[in-house]
Amino acid sequence: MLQGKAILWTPFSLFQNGDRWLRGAGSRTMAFFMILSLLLLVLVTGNVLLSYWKQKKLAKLLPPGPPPLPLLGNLTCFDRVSACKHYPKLHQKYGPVFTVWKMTKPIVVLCGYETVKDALVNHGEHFSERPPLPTADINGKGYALSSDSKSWRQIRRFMLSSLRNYGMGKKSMEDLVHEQLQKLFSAISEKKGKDFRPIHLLGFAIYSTMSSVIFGENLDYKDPKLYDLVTATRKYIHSINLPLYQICNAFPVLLKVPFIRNLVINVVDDVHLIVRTYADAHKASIDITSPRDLLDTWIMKLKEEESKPGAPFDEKSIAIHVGGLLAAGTDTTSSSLTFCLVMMSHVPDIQERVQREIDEVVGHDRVPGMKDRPQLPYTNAVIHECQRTLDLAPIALYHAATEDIQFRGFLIPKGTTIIPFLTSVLSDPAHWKNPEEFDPDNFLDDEGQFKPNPAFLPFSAGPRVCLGENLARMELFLMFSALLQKFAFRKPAGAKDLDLKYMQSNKMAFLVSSQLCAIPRSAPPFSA
Ligand code: HEM
Repeated sequence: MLQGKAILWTPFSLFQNGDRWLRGAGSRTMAFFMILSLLLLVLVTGNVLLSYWKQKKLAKLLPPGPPPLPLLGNLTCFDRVSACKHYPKLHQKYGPVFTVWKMTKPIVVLCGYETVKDALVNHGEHFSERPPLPTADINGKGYALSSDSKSWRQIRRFMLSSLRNYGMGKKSMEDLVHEQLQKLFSAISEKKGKDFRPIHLLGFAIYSTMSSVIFGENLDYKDPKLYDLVTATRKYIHSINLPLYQICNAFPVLLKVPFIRNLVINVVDDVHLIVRTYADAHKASIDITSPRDLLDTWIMKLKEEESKPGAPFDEKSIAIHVGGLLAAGTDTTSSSLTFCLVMMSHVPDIQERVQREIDEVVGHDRVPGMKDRPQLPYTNAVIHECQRTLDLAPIALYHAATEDIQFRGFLIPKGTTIIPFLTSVLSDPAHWKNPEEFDPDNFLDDEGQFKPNPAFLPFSAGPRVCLGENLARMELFLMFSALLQKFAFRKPAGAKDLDLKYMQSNKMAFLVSSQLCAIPRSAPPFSA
């Protein structure tokens, strides 16, 4: 009798003889689906409970932090915009090492110069991994320089040496930036003192520089190839923030659905296709005794390594890593340069002081070169202060622990995602006189000489420090000083005063919408 009662309400009861429902093929199919649904429900609930249990267990070991919602985590704590909003308060409440949860995955956030330096430099090896990114791993190779630590190191070393040897003795990186400047001067002059959006022209200049370095092609601003390169690379850069990508990275199982998989692949495919097309043309015309650009050095490396089993250099890796270099090295620098000029338009006194220094040291007959930098301490301090104020990469790129590590009294398990909160370093009150204000004195000593500050880490630090730091700093110095030598930058008539707090929480919108008016400076208006 007891058994009979149970039979009434369990799906298995549907198989019982004598039940009229169960006669016929239709009811058998229905029973099958009901069992399947029940199994799925058990599986999902089991998984959910297991994740919850793991989350609770792990939370006891990890640094403190805001209590996560079961399974959902701290919903607004891991992307760039919410990080800037919430982390300063969490830093105050929980101290310089705290944990936030992206669903059931913990993310350890590091704040302040001492902590970030301790992790990325003193414990650099333990924090040098990158967490997996399923949308990028879809093609089997991850994103640029994401690979496991051995191949990442090999690729990074190789990329650094190819960038350093750029031009192989023919044309230096500095010559190349000077070449770009001529195009930029004419493009700005064509604006004839009318307001324009600097992000576009400066973007063309930086993309064209990268195209020369990587593909050996100095593209004209009106060349459709430059337009395609910019569009494809930006599509690639922004893909990471697309809801589709976020959802697929949280639930990688979705990438098994062919339709979704294709959507994800299509976004990065354009930039990979451009790289592959250039690579094919390079292969047909390469002279191994005289490499022309970074792509030639990749192709030569590929040939050299193809017989070595497990070497990270193969056909696929060219598109991924070179595409990644384009993404990492273009909008970062052009946004920084845009901010430098827009900032100058809001602080005319500082702009004039920079121009006076350039006029005195360089004059007007030649553009400034790298050799002038030590004699231009104020200009150098202003560029540094612009980068500090802009704080372009507030949470850098995600790091991950390479092994279980004891850090500042907490156990951080292998694989845990780590965020170095660079904003807290660039505004650490222990290291900056006026962290909230734009003040070039942050980089000047009492004699007005340039004074480096160890907490200046817009490029991060340690083994994963920005690979293009030297190139970016060179581009910023050469372009900023030459542009200020040639033009005076004014904000458009009626433009509001710059609100740094607003700018910091709406960086991209601010940079894209900012306008400038450039007035040619034919002769130095200040006497030396
Ligand atoms: C002002 C311009 C730039 C800024 C502010 C910047 C900032 C950064 C930051 C914060 C990181 C993350 C470091 C970390 O994970 O701790 C990074 C990584 C990287 N950057 Fe830059 N970057 C700039 C320009 C460039 C340029 C010009 C290139 C290439 C020529 C480049 C290539 C890379 C690469 C390849 C990585 C990944 C390094 C690795 O994982 O080993 N960046 N950058």
